[in-house]
Amino acid sequence: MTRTPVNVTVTGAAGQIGYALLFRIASGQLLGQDTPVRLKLLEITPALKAAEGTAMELDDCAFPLLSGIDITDDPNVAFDGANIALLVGARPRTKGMERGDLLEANGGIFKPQGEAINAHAADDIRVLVVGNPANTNALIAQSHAPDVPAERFTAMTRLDQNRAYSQLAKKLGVTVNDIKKLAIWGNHSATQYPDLFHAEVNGKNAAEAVSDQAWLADTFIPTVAKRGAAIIEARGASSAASAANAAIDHVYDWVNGTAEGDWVSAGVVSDGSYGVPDGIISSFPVTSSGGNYEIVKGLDLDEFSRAKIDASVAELVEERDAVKSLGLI
Ligand SMILES: NC(=O)C1=CN([C@@H]2O[C@H](COP(=O)(O)OP(=O)(O)OC[C@H]3O[C@@H](n4cnc5c(N)ncnc54)[C@H](O)[C@@H]3O)[C@@H](O)[C@H]2O)C=CC1
Ligand SMILES: O=C([O-])CC(=O)C(=O)O
Repeated sequence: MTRTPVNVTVTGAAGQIGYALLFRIASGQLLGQDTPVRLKLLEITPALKAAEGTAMELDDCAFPLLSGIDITDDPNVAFDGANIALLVGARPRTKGMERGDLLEANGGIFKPQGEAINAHAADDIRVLVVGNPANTNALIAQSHAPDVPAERFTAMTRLDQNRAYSQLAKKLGVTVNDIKKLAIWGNHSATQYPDLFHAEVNGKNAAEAVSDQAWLADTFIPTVAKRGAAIIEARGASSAASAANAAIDHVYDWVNGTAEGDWVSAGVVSDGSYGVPDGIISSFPVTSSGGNYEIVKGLDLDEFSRAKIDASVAELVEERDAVKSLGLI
């Protein structure tokens, strides 16, 4: 192996997504089979021992592409020289916690991480925020990293996209390989908008192929948007392997580019496209080439799509205003 290892920082490394994610990164699925990686694991102090246990298992896999593992509870060490950062660790909502409390608790995590990224990460740093509320946590981190181009901070809506692919494939009796351009708009929350009007099934418009507006509005959209809650209900824990899988998809496509004639979903900093306020981190249909995600421009939005996107963006604006009033951005 002649290439210099890519430094991949993972926060929340001892959590359930971390456990599903790290082995796939180390096996080469994040960046490709010709790219060695060095893992840098960040955890809170009480979870360091568990992270060490995971690192022992990583050693025991003898992955040819894994060039080393560092474990720390100091963000300044974890992000030192980071080329890719997966911000998974976050404060979950617990009983009696108000929305403001949750945003404040996460501000306490994502503000110092943004600052540490700003001070110590490599010049080509690319950040994916998975920890919820993902879009707003990404905004907090980004706003504390003024020296990093804003577009290097993204939030994960790829799991929502993948969920939408499966639901549509089942409905039409096709496979996910037959579907293209099915993207999520807005927030990674129950207000998100999975868009069938611009999606294609075997080259035909997906909404027309479905030809059932009631299913689209009353079954498809809520099933995708509330899938996270349905998994928690069924499994007794939130999505972990599928979330890790989506994080792999997001970063792989960011670095290696999206397929010609297709697009994917990612929460990216808005440039004002489609009336989404500048600076908000919202999901859009995006393409990637040369290591940059770019918003797909010029799509026509009918009244139904417009209203759905506006509702989700309004929620993002509310979250932004809340963290602003808490002094977190
Ligand atoms: N965007 C998306 O599509 C999805 C997002 N999520 C979110 O991902 C996050 C992680 O989920 P799980 O792994 O299941 O949770 P988990 O609770 O199993 O693990 C979280 C880990 O983060 C660590 N952590 C907490 N604060 C930290 C800090 N300041 N620095 C470093 N590590 C810290 C904890 O010690 C814990 O080990 C949650 O916020 C969850 O809601 C989950 C599924 C999908
Ligand atoms: O709903 C949750 O708590 C976890 C999540 O973000 C998802 O599964 O989409």
